[in-house]
Amino acid sequence: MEVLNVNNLSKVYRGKVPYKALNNISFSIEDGEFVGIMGPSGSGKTTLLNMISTVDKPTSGEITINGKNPSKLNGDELALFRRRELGFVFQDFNLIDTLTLGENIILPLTLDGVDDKIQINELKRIADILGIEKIINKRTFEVSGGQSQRAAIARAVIHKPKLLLADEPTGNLDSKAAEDVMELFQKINEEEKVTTVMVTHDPVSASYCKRILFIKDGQIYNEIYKDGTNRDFYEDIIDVLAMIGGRKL
Ligand SMILES: Nc1ncnc2c1ncn2[C@@H]1O[C@H](COP(=O)(O)OP(=O)(O)OP(=O)(O)O)[C@@H](O)[C@H]1O
Repeated sequence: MEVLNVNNLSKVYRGKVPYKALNNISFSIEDGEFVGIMGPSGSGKTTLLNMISTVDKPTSGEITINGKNPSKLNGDELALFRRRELGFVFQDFNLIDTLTLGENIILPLTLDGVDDKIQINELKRIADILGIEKIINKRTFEVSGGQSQRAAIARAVIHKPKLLLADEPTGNLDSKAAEDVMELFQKINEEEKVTTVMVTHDPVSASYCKRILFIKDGQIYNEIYKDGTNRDFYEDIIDVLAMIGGRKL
């Protein structure tokens, strides 16, 4: 089944000089996929993620998530849709410093009025899966970046979203912490079957995905599927990045 469909999507930023950041992009993502989005700086990756995450609206074309077109929902419906069907992981974790990690993790359930006992059970379940039982009573300043990102992943998936969206989730981590975090994304994808779309500049992080879409100048430049080890996929990714060129990758 298709979880995400992007059909002829274009985005023009209005300004003194209008800028077409996305130019007729089409692709779809099936249930259970783990897709990376890569491309040179300024190629339109964040713009695409903002359209998918319903933060911003397309200029033309359509996006459907789980069969629904978010741009047809009104404000309240959209808020519910985002809270129930989507999960977000950001580069800078976006955790609330005054809450414990556990309180941060259950926030989506608290906001949704879920019964306290269920919240506690779900927190135990997800903390166990992600191996963060020992830190759920700590606050952000007491843990490392990698541990914060683990908690942010737990928060993003505790409500079992249809689609998990991640924007440079390893961008603020050293390479060891980045690999640990990517192993968790892989685990969540494989064991919890969470469909995941991740924007990244980092070819090592990208090698954990099953498919990579490469974007250049607002258009799909290429796509590759993993058909071997992460190491083999890493080599394939490097090859495409070398062909794309462009500014900073
Ligand atoms: N709000 C905006 N108004 C005008 N132009 C914008 C706006 N947001 C982005 N752009 C332009 O659209 C293009 C695509 O930007 P976008 O942020 O999607 O690229 P990106 O691939 O995510 O880049 P990076 O890897 O550097 O984050 C860029 O040329 C950018 O300058």
